[in-house]
Amino acid sequence: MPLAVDEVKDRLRGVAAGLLTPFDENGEIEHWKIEENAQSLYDSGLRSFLAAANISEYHSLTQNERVEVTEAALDGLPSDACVLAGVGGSTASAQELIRAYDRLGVDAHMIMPPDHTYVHEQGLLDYFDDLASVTETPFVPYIRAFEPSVDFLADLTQLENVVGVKYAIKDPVKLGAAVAAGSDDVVWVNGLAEPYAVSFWGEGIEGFSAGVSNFRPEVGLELFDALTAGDWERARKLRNICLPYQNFRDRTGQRNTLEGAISVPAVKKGLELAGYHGGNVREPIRSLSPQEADEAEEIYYQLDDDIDHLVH
Ligand SMILES: N[C@@H](CC=O)C(=O)O
Repeated sequence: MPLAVDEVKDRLRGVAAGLLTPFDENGEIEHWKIEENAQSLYDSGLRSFLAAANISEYHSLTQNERVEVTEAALDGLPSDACVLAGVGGSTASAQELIRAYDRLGVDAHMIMPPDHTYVHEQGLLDYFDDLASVTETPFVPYIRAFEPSVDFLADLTQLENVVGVKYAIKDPVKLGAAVAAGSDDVVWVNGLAEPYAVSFWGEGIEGFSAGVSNFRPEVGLELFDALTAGDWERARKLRNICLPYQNFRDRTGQRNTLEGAISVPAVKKGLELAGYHGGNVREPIRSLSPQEADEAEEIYYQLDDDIDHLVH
């Protein structure tokens, strides 16, 4: 039974882990690993989970695979966990995915950023309306990789199904303006993970999606507690220990100029080092090179030490 709207909002006021998709050496999905990762992350205290999300390699999954990875996440989690599933593409495909997720019993749909070359803000609002016409399940639109206006963001918060906005634009001023202009009834979630947790909090963010906390959840949970308590000094210290690994994720990798190219395999490496399942990636992402894997390990063990000093 999906969570009620108020419960979904409550879970958004926390740390949301992305459930990565572990692929075997042939690129096949190992569903049991998603289930086990979800169980272990829940046991560590996390209560919000993003299935078939950006970081789950949403764009490399077929429509059926999106449904199957979401089902694996739900299978691994008790009913008080909040599972948000990624939805995107054409109106018809997105509606089909929403219906399939609803049959599984997801708690909310995370509407992926538009992947069109040309987008009209009013057209995007129409798109959300059309998607809402096939479901009563709450929506959390994911705002990333495009630069919408404050007016658009405010209008978005007025849509009936929208209970939260996942904001992943590196612009805290726009965030503050949008929070002030939008409905008081939605929960703003930081989609840029720990590095932005402190600055975005000051602008009205109430929860954040995990970066390092995808594989070391204790650091995100402590950071969330520090933010909630207004203990800015501790929050900054916790944020700071996440930065080396997060900065590593931002890198281009070898023979490539696009930033963040190693982000997903870096998180998968972190999962493995922390005792969770990582697995391979699918194209167009590439695995870490042996040197990058060594570097990830070095940065991870520094993080591990920092967590020992600060958290335990
Ligand atoms: N926080 C995630 C993205 C959103 O889910 C990340 O760090 O990549």
